[in-house]
Amino acid sequence: MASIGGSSTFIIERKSRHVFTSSTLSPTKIENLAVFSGSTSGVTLFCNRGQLWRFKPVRIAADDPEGSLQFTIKKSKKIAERRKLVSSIKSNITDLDEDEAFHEQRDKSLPDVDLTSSSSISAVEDKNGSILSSSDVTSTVKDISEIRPSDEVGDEPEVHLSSEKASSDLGSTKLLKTTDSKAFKSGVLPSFLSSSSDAVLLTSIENENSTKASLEMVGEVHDPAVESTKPPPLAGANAMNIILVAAECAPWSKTGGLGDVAGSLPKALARRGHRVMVVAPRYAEYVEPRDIGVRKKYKVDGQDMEVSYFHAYIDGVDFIFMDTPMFRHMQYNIYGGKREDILKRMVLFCKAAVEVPWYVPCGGVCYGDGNLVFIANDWHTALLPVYLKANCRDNGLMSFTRSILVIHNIAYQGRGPMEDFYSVGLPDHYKDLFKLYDPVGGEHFNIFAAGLKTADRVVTVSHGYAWEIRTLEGGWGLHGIINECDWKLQGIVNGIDIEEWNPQHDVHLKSDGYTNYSIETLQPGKAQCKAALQKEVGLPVREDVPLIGFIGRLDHQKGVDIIAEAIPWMMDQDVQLVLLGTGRQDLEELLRQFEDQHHDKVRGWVGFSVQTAHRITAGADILLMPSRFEPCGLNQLYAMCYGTIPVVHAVGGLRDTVQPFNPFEESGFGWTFDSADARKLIHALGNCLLTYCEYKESWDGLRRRGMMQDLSWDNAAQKYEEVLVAAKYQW
Ligand SMILES: Nc1ncnc2c1ncn2[C@@H]1O[C@H](COP(=O)(O)OP(=O)(O)O[C@H]2O[C@H](CO)[C@@H](O)[C@H](O)[C@H]2O)[C@@H](O)[C@H]1O
Repeated sequence: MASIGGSSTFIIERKSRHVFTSSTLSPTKIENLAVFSGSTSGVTLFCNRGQLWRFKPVRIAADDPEGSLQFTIKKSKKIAERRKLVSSIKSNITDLDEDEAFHEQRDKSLPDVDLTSSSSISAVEDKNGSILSSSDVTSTVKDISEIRPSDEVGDEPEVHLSSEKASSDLGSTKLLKTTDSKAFKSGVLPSFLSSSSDAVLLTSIENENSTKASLEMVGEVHDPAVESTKPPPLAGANAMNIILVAAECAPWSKTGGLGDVAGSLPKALARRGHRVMVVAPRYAEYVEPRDIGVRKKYKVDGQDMEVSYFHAYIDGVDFIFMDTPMFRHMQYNIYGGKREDILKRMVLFCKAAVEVPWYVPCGGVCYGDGNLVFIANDWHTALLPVYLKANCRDNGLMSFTRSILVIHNIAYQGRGPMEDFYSVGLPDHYKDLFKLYDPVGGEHFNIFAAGLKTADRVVTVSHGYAWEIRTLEGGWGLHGIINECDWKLQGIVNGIDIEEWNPQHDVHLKSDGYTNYSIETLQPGKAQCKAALQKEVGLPVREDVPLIGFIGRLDHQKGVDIIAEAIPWMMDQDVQLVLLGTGRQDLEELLRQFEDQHHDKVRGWVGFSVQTAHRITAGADILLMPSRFEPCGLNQLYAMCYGTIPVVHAVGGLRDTVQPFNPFEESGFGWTFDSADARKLIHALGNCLLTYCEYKESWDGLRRRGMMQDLSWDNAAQKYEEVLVAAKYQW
């Protein structure tokens, strides 16, 4: 990190828009700002808050404010000219299809561009100085078929899944537009870790997308005309570097809601102006990410394990996939295997993830560790805050980096015998952090407990759940710790990815008789989807019969056994029922039984199929969610967006998001029942069916109100930002 001293005056430029002299910035401020530095031609570059800064000594007297001002004005003019030039280069990059033409243009343009621009330009150069070409390709990613593990590390007996198997998706595909690219040739150590101040700052860059990302990072892609009207980033001065770390990330890997969140929250944070990265394991050979050539070794249980990194830049987010033999071929069994094995996977994942901002360049530039916050998710990554503290902060490293731990489901905790402590590779004095006693597990090793205590802030995915986990019943043994952490705990209701889950554009509704629809075309659109669903699953095609859907992991949490108790009553009604799920074998068997016994009315689809989930959400009239507990729940949110009425157990996030129907005020979005009990479910569902059959206008109102809500991630992202800011200024 460069120091400031002597009589020199420094110019720091960001986005070529703001020019500061060192006299306006104190050394400490600059220390805090400059998180990554490299030096070329005597000019030092800093990366901070997603921006590349130029930091250059100039020959003017520090005590001559007028001279300094003149210089600044002159410099600003030069910068404006330079920006125009870069903007013209950018439009040329877009316009020119042929590499050759691209090269010609570069040859013409580069000599006039000084470092601020050339740092951008170098973002399209490979090691030999030639510019990399790229062409857009549309790649197809197969749906992931996978399940929860049968053997989560030390879960509570009730939620411990006995035996689950992977089942394949039924041929659904998802299109992801991406950019083909040449891979990074090699990774470089960030120069602040290397001894040479002249370390090469920007090496080869992988693709046009990354190029644009890099150009955006240094603030040079803006058309001046557009720029004057373009509002500043929503995050404003709070813009940060954010790294979300999760064991699954849709669409590449998903067993449930965590995958959805990891795939979509980061995009919303990026839209607010943060520089955002997701780090997830590379369970299979994904199409978009490219090997960036960085290799690192970490010790896990006494053994050296090598990891490498794959990168894709999509929708403003750097997706980093960590590759190591332990993750390979686990896509259908992410949390599977022996307790010791999953523990090793998560130890390696978290140890390495902490250092990603040092070693893994995205768009050519590492994130660095200042102005940085990690978002860890569930017990699988709860070791990350602990490693951040033990391996870094205790040693004077990453002092400005913060960690947030998000609780998606506290029932899974990473429990094991105390001996497991010796597998996580921490100093002995960390042992107590993991020690927990409860009547179920006795004294045991608990990863979630350690993560909750160590994280700077804790978020859970609804207000209702934030309350529930403080109680004996809802805390699953961790309520004591949660109550101690009360001051740093906040509930933020999940959003949904409105590009992925939008009846107007849903790619899964474009074939097999389904259709896209909006609030304007709700009536015919939904009727067509319902008919297509009935046809696809082989039920009688009837418009008048209420079609009830259920989608979810088959375990104790989701209450499929409560549906089983209600089945005799349901089968006495004129209804159809389509269930989709995978998980516990006995519950899968239950689904098959429903179908066998009531073949004219029920279909039980055992398997994991994103496409079928979308189609049920669109084609069903009613979505049933009798979850015993539900931290947030995404399916009810998707349902409301698709004009499908939720009937839910009023618990956790379901209570937060499904306001009960009030026939007198014509308000609300669905039906709720207040305990996980078949009789209560029958009562709520009975009222719902009555409204469906007898009160068409009310039904229509319910559907429309649901569809008109803003359930996007944007609101939630703003709230996350508040938490990140609070963490940043917390010591
Ligand atoms: N068989 C199948 N085929 C295809 N898709 C399937 C499927 N089974 C489930 N899904 C999909 O998986 C997701 C499940 O979302 P939930 O919120 O219900 O998840 P889950 O309980 O796993 O997550 C936890 O984390 C999330 C995110 O925070 C919380 O909302 C939730 O309450 C908490 O339990 C949905 O996208 C759903 O469509």
